[in-house]
Amino acid sequence: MKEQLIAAAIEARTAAYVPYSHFEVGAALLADGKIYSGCNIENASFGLTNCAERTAIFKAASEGVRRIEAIAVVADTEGPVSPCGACRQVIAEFADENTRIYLTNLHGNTEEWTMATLLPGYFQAKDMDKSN
Ligand SMILES: O=c1ccn([C@H]2C[C@H](O)[C@@H](CO)O2)c(=O)[nH]1
Ligand SMILES: [Zn+2]
Repeated sequence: MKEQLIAAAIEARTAAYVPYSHFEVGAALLADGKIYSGCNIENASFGLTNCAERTAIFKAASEGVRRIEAIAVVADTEGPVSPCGACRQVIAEFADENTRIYLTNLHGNTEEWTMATLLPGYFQAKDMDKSN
């Protein structure tokens, strides 16, 4: 499944809309037995850019997915791609401690992460409690 997810991320990356950065990213996740993939989509108003990870996650969430089993992210980087902070937080929303996070590149340098290492102390629902 790991290789299948990475292959799906590489395929999704080919649709990246990146006229400004020319930095193509692909992501694919496994949830509820299905693969959802996405690419980064830039905008002339740069801040409106959507990263590949969030494209894939929002596609999945909009179809009812609430837990990600595994997610792969790929870019043409020297080492494994490093997701931005916003995506790390968005992954956290639908991940748990068993979610496998594969960060890789086109050369096959793959690292396996978990949420605990990807974004320690990420904001979560319980942080909204007033009694802690
Ligand atoms: O993990 C990442 C990091 C960056 N980007 C995109 C955003 C923008 O289109 C381009 C350069 O930041 O890469 C992603 O899609 N995912
Ligand atoms: Zn991002």
